Amino acid sequence: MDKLNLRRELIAARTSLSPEELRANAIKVRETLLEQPWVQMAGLVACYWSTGSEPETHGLVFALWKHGATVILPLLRDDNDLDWAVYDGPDTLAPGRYGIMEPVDTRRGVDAVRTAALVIVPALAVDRRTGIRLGRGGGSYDRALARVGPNVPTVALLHDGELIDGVPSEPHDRTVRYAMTPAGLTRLV
Ligand SMILES: Nc1nc2c(c(=O)[nH]1)N(C=O)[C@@H](CNc1ccc(C(=O)N[C@@H](CCC(=O)O)C(=O)O)cc1)CN2
Ligand SMILES: Nc1ncnc2c1ncn2[C@@H]1O[C@H](COP(=O)(O)OP(=O)(O)OP(=O)(O)O)[C@@H](O)[C@H]1O
Repeated sequence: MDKLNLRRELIAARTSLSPEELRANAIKVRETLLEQPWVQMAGLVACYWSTGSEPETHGLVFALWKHGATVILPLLRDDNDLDWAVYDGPDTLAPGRYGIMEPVDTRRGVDAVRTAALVIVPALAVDRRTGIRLGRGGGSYDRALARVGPNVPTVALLHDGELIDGVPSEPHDRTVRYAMTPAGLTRLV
C-alpha cells in the first residue's frame, strides 16, 4: 500500500479508539517508559505534545518534568522543519499550526534536538523489521531524526496494530530504535 492510503487507514482506525482506551494506553506508556534506566537518566528529553487520538503524552511530559528532566517540545516551522523550546509546566503552552499546543519559551533552533539524550516521537506506524517510521507526511521528523546521533535512543509511541510489516519507505525516511505499544516496549534496530 502507498503511504497516502496507509496513512488514511491508520488515521481512520485511530478515530475509533475510545477515551478509555486512550487513557489506559497513556498510563501504560508512561509507566513502562519511566521504568527504563535510560529514560530515568536522560537529562534532556525531546518529546511531543499529543493531540486528538495520538498516543497521549501529557502525563508523560509532566512526569519527566517533575522527575527533573528538561523536556523540549517541537514547534512546527513554515517550512515544516521543527524548532524546539523547553516545556515549563502546563500553563506554558499555546496553540501553533494545526492547533497543536507548543511551548511559548524561547526557540532553541532546529539543532536543539541534537543535544537530547532521549527522543520520543509521534508516528502513525513503524515497520517491525526495519524500524522505518511513517509520520504525518510533512517530513518534519525525518529532518529532526537525521540530526540525532546513532547512540541516542529514539522511541515511537504507537497504538495496537501500528507496529506492522511493510511500511513503504523512501530514501529520506528515518528509523526509530524502539516502538512503544500497549503490549510493551520493543527494541527494533
Ligand atoms: N502532537 C504532535 N505534534 C507534532 C507533530 C505530530 O505529528 N504530532 N508533528 C509531526 O510532524 C509536527 C507537526 N506536524 C503536523 C503535520 C500535519 C498535521 C495534520 O494534522 N495534518 C492533517 C492534514 C493537514 C492538511 O490540511 O494538509 C492530517 O494529517 O490529516 C499535524 C501536525 C510537530 N508537532
Ligand atoms: N531531510 C529533508 N529535507 C527536506 N525535506 C525532506 C527531508 N526529509 C523528507 N523531506 C520531505 O518531506 C516530505 C514528506 O516526507 P514523508 O512522507 O516521508 O513524511 P513522514 O516521515 O511521514 O512525516 P513526518 O516526518 O513529518 O512525521 C517529502 O516530500 C520529503 O521530500
